[in-house]
Amino acid sequence: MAPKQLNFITGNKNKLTEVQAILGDVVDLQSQSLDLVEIQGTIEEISADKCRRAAEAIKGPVLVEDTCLCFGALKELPGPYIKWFLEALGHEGLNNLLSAYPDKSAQAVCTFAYCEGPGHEPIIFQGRTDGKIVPARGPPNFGWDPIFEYEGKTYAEMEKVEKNKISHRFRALEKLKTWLQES
Ligand SMILES: O=c1nc[nH]c2c1ncn2[C@H]1C[C@H](O)[C@@H](COP(=O)(O)OP(=O)(O)OP(=O)(O)O)O1
Ligand SMILES: [Mg+2]
Repeated sequence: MAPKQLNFITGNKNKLTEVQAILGDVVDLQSQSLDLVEIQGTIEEISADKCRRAAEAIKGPVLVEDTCLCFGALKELPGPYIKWFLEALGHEGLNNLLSAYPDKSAQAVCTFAYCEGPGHEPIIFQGRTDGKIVPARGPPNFGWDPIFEYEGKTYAEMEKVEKNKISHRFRALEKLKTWLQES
């Protein structure tokens, strides 16, 4: 059964701001900040595992999200490890990773997992947006936004409302909303 309230567990304030903006008043959104252990594995395995850990920590229903940035030339890496690549290499270093390849394509992937509580199987909602990796443009407010270009603009150059209409996160939340409305 779909819940009336969602408790979004994240340590990332920018994610929370976007989720609040996109879900608006369709959902009663609560949030708690927890730094959850993230395993290695497929995108879906990582999100499902993160969700189980959050449900156990909170002892109740939770929503979590994991974001990946997949480079076409690098066979989808860094993928779920983008956080550590970004921290270590920065925007310029991420661009340099692709300097040996003509293919600069990248896909932003957002995977939400919802679980009713400890012992329950997580349900997955995923959204993807295709773009390319470019030298940084726009304010460096959120992660790799300045180097991910979609239709001529980097995420960082877009107004928030604009990003929230085409982003990987928006597309995943559309699926979550449909599920909430249908069940
Ligand atoms: O729309 C986005 N635009 C630009 N950068 C983004 C976006 N969404 C996540 N990011 C960054 C944050 C982190 O460096 C990595 C994902 O890692 P990820 O584990 O999902 O995020 P996190 O650890 O910051 O928060 P959480 O506590 O929800 O796991 O990509
Ligand atoms: Mg994380």
